[in-house]
Amino acid sequence: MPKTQPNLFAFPAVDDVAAALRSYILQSQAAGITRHGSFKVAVSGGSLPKTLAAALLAQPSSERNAHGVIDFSKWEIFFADERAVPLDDADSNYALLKAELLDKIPADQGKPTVHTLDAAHLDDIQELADQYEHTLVSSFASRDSVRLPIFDLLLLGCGPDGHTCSLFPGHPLLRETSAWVAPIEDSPKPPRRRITLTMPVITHAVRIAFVATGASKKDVMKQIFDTPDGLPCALVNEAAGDRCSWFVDEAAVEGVSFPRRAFL
Ligand SMILES: O=C1O[C@H](COP(=O)(O)O)[C@@H](O)[C@H](O)[C@H]1O
Repeated sequence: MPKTQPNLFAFPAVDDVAAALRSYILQSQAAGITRHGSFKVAVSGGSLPKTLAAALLAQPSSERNAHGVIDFSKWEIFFADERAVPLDDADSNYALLKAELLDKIPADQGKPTVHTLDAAHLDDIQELADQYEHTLVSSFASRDSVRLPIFDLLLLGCGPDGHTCSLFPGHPLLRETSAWVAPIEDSPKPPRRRITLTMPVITHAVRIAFVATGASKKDVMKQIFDTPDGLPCALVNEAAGDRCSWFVDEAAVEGVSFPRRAFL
């Protein structure tokens, strides 16, 4: 079977990116709830939570989409990566998501279940990763019965160096094949101590949505799409093919030759 290509959806402005992302999330939510009664999603930190909040909080409660409305009561939110810091630290991806989105969810949209890291293990990064892996095991079934957890949707960012989650270019963690969640103690981007979903978990998700906006991303986008050379985001594209969709603004893909798809 020929390999499929990722979907590159480009929009004039960030507001348009958010509107399309909302529609894509609604489709993914409906598919997850049909499959197993809940919506299991993992989210990144960085610039993503802001765009995600614009996508999800803009929904008027009266809106009806072909795929229903956002129902956070069915959501299980995990972190695609997290920094080994207290949950109220300025560097915490959870703290960021809480400030941008979780604290602003209107009561009539339901309350998500949010799986944070276990802050009791901040001193032991391996234990922190193992505990988070146990959290996945409890939600997705035991490691004996499933080889890998299958997220309904991953909402990922792309760093200007092509990293995603806390998987950095050229880092040995890119070759991890056994753990679901791995520790990293030498992240090139501070803070150095983090935990991250591993590549096999990422590439087994039902759907993967990258969100990249702004001109600061255009050089790396050219590399990822036009001259793929092993950057972490390009590896996800290669392994996931058309299960992988990119929601970007025009500024982020200026000069990129890879063909855009129309978002329907
Ligand atoms: O350190 C991180 O960076 C990436 C990319 O962030 P962005 O601000 O360039 O969008 C993010 O996806 C990841 O979750 C975070 O820990």
